[in-house]
Amino acid sequence: MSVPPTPSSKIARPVLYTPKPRTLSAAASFDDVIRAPPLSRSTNSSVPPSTKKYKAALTTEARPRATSLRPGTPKKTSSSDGTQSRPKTPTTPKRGGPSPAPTAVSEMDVSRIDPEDALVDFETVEAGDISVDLDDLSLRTYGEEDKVLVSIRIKPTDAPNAWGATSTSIKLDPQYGKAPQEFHFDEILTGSDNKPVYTAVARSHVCAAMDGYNAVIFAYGQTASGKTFTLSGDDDHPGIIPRSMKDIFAYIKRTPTREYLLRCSYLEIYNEVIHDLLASPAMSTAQPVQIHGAGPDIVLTPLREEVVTSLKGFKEVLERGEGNRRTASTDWNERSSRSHSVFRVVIESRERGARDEDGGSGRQTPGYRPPTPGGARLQARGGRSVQTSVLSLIDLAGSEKATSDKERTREGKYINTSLLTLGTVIGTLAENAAKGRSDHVPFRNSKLTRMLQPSLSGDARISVICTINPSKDAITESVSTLLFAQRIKRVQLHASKKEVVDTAALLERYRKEIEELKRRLAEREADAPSKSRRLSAREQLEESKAMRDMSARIRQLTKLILTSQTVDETKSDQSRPASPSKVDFDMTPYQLQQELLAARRQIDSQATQILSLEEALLARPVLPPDAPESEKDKLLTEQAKTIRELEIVVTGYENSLGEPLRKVKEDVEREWADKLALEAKIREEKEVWADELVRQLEKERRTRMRLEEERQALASFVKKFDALGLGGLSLPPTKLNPPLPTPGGAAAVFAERQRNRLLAMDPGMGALAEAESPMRVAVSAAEPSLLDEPWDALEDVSVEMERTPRMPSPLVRNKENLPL
Ligand SMILES: Nc1ncnc2c1ncn2[C@@H]1O[C@H](COP(=O)(O)OP(=O)(O)OP(=O)(O)O)[C@@H](O)[C@H]1O
Repeated sequence: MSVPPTPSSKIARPVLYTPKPRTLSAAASFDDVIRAPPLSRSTNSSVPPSTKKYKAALTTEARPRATSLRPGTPKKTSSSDGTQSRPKTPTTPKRGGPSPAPTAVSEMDVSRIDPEDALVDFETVEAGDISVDLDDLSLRTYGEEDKVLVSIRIKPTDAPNAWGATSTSIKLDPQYGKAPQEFHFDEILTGSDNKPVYTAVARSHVCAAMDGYNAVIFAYGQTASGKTFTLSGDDDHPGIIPRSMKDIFAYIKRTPTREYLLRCSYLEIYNEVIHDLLASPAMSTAQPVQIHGAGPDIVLTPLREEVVTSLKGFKEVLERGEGNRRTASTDWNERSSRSHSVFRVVIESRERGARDEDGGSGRQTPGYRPPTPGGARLQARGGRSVQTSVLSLIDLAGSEKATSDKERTREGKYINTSLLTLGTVIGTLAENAAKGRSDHVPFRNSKLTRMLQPSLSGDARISVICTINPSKDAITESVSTLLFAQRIKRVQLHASKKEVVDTAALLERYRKEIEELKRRLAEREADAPSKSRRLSAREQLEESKAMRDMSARIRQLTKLILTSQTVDETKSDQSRPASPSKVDFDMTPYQLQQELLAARRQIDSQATQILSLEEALLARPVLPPDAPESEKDKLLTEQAKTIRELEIVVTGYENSLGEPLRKVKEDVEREWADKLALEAKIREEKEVWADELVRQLEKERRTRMRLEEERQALASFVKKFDALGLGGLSLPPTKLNPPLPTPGGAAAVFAERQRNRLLAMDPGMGALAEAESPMRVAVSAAEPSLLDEPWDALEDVSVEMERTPRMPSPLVRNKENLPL
């Protein structure tokens, strides 16, 4: 099985790995493993250590090192009334500080071994490593759904249960308030048994991962609701992770046609920094894991990967990682996960058979091979492709309320923020899926979502288990969890298998097949004349059909070879035209004729194809809504570049034109500001004056109306008075008894009185008034009295009168020159 190392491999491989033959006796039975101490995490010193140890013998993965005692799962302290007492909050175990976890470097680090030596197949899987109940149903059902599998797990509680549930629905008991609605999910699970939980929510996804699909299983929920219990479990109830490992080996055992390379990594996201839980704490702190790449091609480096070949190997890796995890006692959970943890298994597989062809290990390039980050370690060979998939098992940190502890508060802030981002990302994905939109999804807002981007974008089969605490004190948190679960259910998936093909080997295989077919065809053609005499008409038809099929297959293979050559040549030299078709002159005329016909048909169909492609190209949107993330990222990068260029242009414009123009504008504005103010002031004054004018006119109109009424009353009175001939009476005037009109009428009396007043002021004025007054009064029949004239015919002098009250009124005099 082992191949002598070449000189180059000696240089490249610092630590030579020599696989040890494994015997059944050395294997750990599943019970041994399951009964082993829990996948314990760093805990506070108050937790009593477990005395249990693994009974399993060391496998190749188990390094010779001192096995430290692992603490067991602490039990909650309960008070006499059954309520959980809140233990004092200890500090988070510091990385690099004393840790019970072993930190020795594993020899199974994938960068140190030759993957060809660590292949697992149905022959090498040990009986104790497999689950017995992996059935055909689990193997078949995983591929049928393009939706996220969403399940709810209700933690058992002694307190009154606020929720009523069936196997697929859950509803808040009306006596505890009004929940938004009844929620429906794929599975609602209760109780403490982890086996049915695994079967319902995880098994099909583990099988999908083994068959080449990326698969993600994650637990989401409020703190202390049972996420870690569901994923890791405890001594008596092994969780999804240990059970998955058993199914992986069971799957391999059931698949004799393939061989597998299994490698795991384990990381945590703590306060938005990614730590490699398999590296030494010092190394992990000094060199946090970085996320590289975009869209579906995300690579995490530096991230240690360990190759495993047995269940014991998995357990060892898990144990080491768990030992480095950050947990702490909080107000709600004695051993709360303070980080999101991701356990990843990369599964590479290819068809078996390489050993036979290569006469041994199947190794093409023995020894160490520099790995492509994130790429396959196995080599495709002999035309067989390598399938690579990743199974990610994620234990999210629990969302939580504020706590009194400062350190916990800081952690809680990061935890809640990243969970919020996860919720937003899932909400947007669900909206996009529901409404056929392609809105921007903020994957980059947290490490967790960035890392999950390829999976959440639909690249993986996803199963989410949301854990809730059914107590009435946690209704708000439970509703929030259920709403999250409901959103993620709407996310659309379109996972597909990914394969790496060894093109050269494939072409070689095609060539061999063509040779073989040609040989058989030639034999049949040579026999044809003699055969046709012996065979019945029907047999002749069948014979001819078989020969046609052979020719068709030869054509198909030739086309495949030509296509791949064309692709290769195009790749190596973009400007070179495609290689012309090669004609094999060893062919019989019949075959050549067939080839010619096929070639014509191909040319016709290609012409049609070119036309339709050209049309599609013209009609194509800039970026289709279902474009892969890589395309979107590419477009974003291009647009960012364009924006940068535009910014440069804008800056140049700003410097050379924008600034001077702005200065001119400011000067002009300043100059015109005073003028504008003055104009505005004048306009304002005019408006005030106009208002005043309107007011005065109105006043004058009212005065004139009153005067007109008085005038008319006076005129009728005077007429009546004159008609009575009472003007001659001379009674002493009083207010009640006004002076009677003198001979000549009241007008004469009035003129007399006016004259007397002027004379009293200035003796000369009486004559002047009589001589120069412009007043004209008409009292004769031909010249009607002013009192008889219609008011409208008079000139409007009211404003003038108002403004210059001291000016003499424009009175009109009669013939006697008496003012009225
Ligand atoms: N279904 C269950 N049956 C029995 N015990 C359970 C169940 N779910 C949880 N528990 C117990 O409840 C406690 C808290 O569970 P766990 O640590 O799994 O919560 P968590 O959601 O992971 O919390 P955190 O987010 O704080 O890490 C543990 O002691 C666990 O054993």
